[in-house]
Amino acid sequence: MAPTVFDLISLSAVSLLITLAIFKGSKINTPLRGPQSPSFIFGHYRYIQEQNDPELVYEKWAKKYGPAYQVTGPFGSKRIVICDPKANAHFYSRETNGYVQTKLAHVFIENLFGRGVLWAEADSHKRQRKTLMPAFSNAAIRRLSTVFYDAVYKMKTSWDATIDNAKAEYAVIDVQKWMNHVSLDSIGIGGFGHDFKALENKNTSVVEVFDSFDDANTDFFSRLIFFLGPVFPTLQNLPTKGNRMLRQLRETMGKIADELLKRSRRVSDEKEDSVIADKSIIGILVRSENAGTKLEMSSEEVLAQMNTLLVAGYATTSISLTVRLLNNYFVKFLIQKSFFFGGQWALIELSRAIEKQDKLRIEIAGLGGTDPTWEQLTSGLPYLNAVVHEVLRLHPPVNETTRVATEDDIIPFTSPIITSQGLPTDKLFITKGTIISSPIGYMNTSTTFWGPDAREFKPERWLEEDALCNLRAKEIQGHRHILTFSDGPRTCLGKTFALTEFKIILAVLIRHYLFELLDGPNTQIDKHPSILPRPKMRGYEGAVVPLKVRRIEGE
Ligand code: HEM
Repeated sequence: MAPTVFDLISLSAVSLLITLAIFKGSKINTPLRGPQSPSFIFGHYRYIQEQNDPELVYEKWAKKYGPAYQVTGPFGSKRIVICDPKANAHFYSRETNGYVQTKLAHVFIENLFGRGVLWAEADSHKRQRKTLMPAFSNAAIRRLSTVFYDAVYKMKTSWDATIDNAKAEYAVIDVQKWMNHVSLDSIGIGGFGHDFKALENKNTSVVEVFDSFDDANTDFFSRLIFFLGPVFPTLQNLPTKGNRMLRQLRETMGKIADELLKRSRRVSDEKEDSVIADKSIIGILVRSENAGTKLEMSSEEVLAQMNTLLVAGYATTSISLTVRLLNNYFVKFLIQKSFFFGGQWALIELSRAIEKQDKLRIEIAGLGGTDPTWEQLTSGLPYLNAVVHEVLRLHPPVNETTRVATEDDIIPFTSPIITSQGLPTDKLFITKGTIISSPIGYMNTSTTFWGPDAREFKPERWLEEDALCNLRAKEIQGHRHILTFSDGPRTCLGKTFALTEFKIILAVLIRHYLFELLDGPNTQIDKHPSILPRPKMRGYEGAVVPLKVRRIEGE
């Protein structure tokens, strides 16, 4: 006899009760399998850092141990990696309440940036986000698109002069440096109505500090001190290069934020320049500061948001500033240079695949020799959209989210997990205090979800909606089934800002220039050991990405 609905409900209820009785009663995590720790001191931390392609390691582990497994951190600490769409959706939906920044990460963010949105959890986070939200609305970003066009055309003027001076068909240009500077000027003007003039090679202190990160060929000890300094402030007195940079960065950020805040308040009070106040992110912040009751932010919070956005903005088209805990001891602060990170990866990928670069150029030329309008950027250029999403899928600047559980929880899974005792289960019992990691890079590039060509740069996959429907990737929640912008209550606030800037800069550059790798498609790209491992051309000093840049005839 076929089971009735009542039978099925009863069975599910009984199995849930058993699960609760087994795991909740005993107050232990579901015991999981996982790789042997290669070192008591470092756990898997160093091993993962040393891999050229950490995503492959996660893929190997997921294949061997299933969708949840345990890895070790320094001194025997543990964290659980969840590689299942349903489990990730559950995890992200409980961000800021059920799962929060670890204590060390929290202290680190507070000491470096203050009590802004990235620091806040639960109700305070909700309130700060609600206040910031209007500054990142589609309408607000649409108004900022002229800022991005101005920045990229300023860059174009310099590039044209460089090509003219080269007296050759092309010039060799370090696109990494230029992407940094275009990002800084964009966030400066779009965020605060402040022109850093990085594109004019003005060496303001903020440019110097950020540029110095790329030269920071610091040793392991120095980096360790750098990352732990904000948590154990006495370490910041040690005379390491990282510490000097950190001090300089904090002073510079504080001064700029202070100055900008004063200026914007003056502008706002006197209504001298409503454009700055209305358009820029700081304008919204100042308004919220003066707002009185409901959405009021303290001055301290306003400064903290500015610090956060400033770093993020330079560091990218934004702030993609995250903290990831590699276990209870190791906080790694990632100043994510998201846009330029994405921007330079876009140019590298398109230089490796000239036919895809041409395809993009043809689409842009179809606009009839003009730059894309807002409508075209948002829905009229499918291949541009596909290239941008493919770059963000393959090269997420933040490749992992790590949080600690604030209470006991049961994480549901789509695929079964086999516990270390050999028992199958589709739920993971988590006790308060457990560290959980969402491996963004793995979820974005695993063959399990994206098919056999998962690791190839193939923008076309975004044009074949039907093909995507047949893949498990469609189960992944998050912007277009990738976790690059995270998900849930802490999902990236600057996503539209970042996508708009990314598309504008790429569209203008591809319309006017042809990009090629110095030694053809097989040019080797290595990792540069900076704050974040970043691409660099093999054989060159530092994090440089020199490309051959040729002008497109008639443009
Ligand atoms: C390609 C570009 C970007 C990527 C990939 C990116 C990615 C992310 C990710 C993964 C997070 C979550 C961080 C965490 O959980 O620790 C985040 C948060 C955030 N991002 Fe971005 N981001 C980008 C650009 C931007 C830009 C341009 C802005 C602003 C101008 C921005 C503003 C923020 C803010 C304010 C948060 C904190 C949100 C919160 O805590 O509620 N991001 N971003």
